[in-house]
Amino acid sequence: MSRKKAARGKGGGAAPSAALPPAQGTGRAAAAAPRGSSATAPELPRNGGAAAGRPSLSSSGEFYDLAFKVMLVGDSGVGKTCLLVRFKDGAFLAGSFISTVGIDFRNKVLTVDGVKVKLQIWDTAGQERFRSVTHAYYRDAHALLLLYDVTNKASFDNIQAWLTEIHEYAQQDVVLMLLGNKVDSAQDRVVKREDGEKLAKEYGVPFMETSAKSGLNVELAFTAIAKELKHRSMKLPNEPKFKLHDYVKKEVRGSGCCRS
Ligand SMILES: Nc1nc2c(ncn2[C@@H]2O[C@H](COP(=O)(O)OP(=O)(O)OP(=O)(O)O)[C@@H](O)[C@H]2O)c(=O)[nH]1
Repeated sequence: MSRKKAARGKGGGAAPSAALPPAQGTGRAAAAAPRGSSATAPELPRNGGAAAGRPSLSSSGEFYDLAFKVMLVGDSGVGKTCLLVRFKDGAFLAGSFISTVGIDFRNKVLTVDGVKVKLQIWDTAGQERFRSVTHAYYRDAHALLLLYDVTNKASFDNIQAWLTEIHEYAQQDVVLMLLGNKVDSAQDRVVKREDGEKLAKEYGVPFMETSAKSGLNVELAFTAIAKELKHRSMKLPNEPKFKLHDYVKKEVRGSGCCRS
């Protein structure tokens, strides 16, 4: 994504829906609509396509066995776009902050236990005014990464409201993970690790701290989600049960210090 936002499907091989006007789903804005407000992509089956039994070809030319939709949600500025760019391109978007307009997605294929898993990752706008746009996308999500910023207490306090929203709009079986981002900013930290852990425990959600800037635990978080989704959809009889809660314990601990 260019210094970001609203470049819908850029790098993600967005497949425009035939029902949409030509400007939509192509990375360009329709004249009358806010950029990125209605990105479209192929619908993915609830089981990730496990029943198909043969690989599919992604728009970037990579074969994959399973495909899942993952959404990044959380307050504006917590680092959703940066986390996606770090995971997809291994880079960090430094510089002035430009808020996402609407919604955008990018694809990445991971190999999980020998199975090619395509994650179609949706980056949503955290700003309140785009909520009605993003609500429409929850329904098809297989997994949600819910972010707060460890240097912004309000973003942590709002997690409860996000969970209520998720409960209302997402499927009951959605895989959910809580991420405390920007852990590299040790001197500015105002949300203690223990507070994140406590909240996650309260809601029975796996938890990690990440840094899109340094890359800390970013790959691990997405891999954990991919493993969980793959495991759920394939349910191989002799495969040991994958436990997402245990897997996140592989997390590398960042700074635990606090400004306040
Ligand atoms: N230090 C540090 N800064 C970060 C990190 N992740 C993001 N940022 C910065 O935080 C600001 C917001 O990041 P974004 O990724 O644009 O936030 P967002 O959640 O996508 O925001 P919206 O699009 O408004 O919902 C930018 O200035 C980033 O450079 C991180 O891990 N560490």
